[in-house]
Amino acid sequence: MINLEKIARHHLHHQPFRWAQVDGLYSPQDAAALAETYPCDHFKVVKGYGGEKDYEYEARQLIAMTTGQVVNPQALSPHWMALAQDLRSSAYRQALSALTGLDLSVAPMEVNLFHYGPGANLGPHPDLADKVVTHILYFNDSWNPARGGCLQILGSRDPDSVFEQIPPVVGNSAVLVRSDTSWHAVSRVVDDSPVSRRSITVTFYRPGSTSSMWPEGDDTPLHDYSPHRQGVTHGGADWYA
Ligand SMILES: O=C(O)CCC(=O)C(=O)O
Ligand SMILES: [Fe+2]
Repeated sequence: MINLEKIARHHLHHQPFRWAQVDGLYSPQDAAALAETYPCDHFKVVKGYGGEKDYEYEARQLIAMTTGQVVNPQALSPHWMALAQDLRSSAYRQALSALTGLDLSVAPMEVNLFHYGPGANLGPHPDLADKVVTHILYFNDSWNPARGGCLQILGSRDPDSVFEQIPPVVGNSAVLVRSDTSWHAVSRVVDDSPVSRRSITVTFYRPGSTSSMWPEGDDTPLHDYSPHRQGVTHGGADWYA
């Protein structure tokens, strides 16, 4: 499903921190099927205000950090199952290791899916210190950057220090190597956006880390994603940074 060769051979930028934009990850047929069957099951609202970051979006587990297994596979299309199996493979870890120069072969990892509805955003943050590398993959069949919802590579914590903008279009992806200066943000999705901004994040952690997004014993009820849903069920608070 994923063109791993393309990831492994891609150039890594070193300014303003270590990152890459890798596009063309799938064949046109696979890209269309992934966009068409993007999951809408088993989501929770994650919402927060103030502090270092603002955020508001809906999240679903795809691969659990504790077990390494695909979560709720019965609800996934064959294309999404194939993508999940690729992400669980050692070949995928090898490709990202080649790109970043970091050994990710045994790093704890989790994969989560996100819908960013109208008004959703993510303020400037460098990512929590227990993260090593994040690979963010996008799934909108088309996207007008004027509608917000772009990943912004920032030169500093200043939201105006935009170095590069990455639109959330299927096949496109971003690799971020976490450091104290790996500042990035997601611009606010416009209020009248007719579609959600769709992404997954693959996160590799330092040894011994736990998932702050899906803490042990979290019993937040899950629901199907609806673009018109008001945030009634709020998940954990300060799990990212
Ligand atoms: O969705 C994106 O483009 C970025 C997400 C992100 O920065 C994060 O989840 O920490
Ligand atoms: Fe982040």
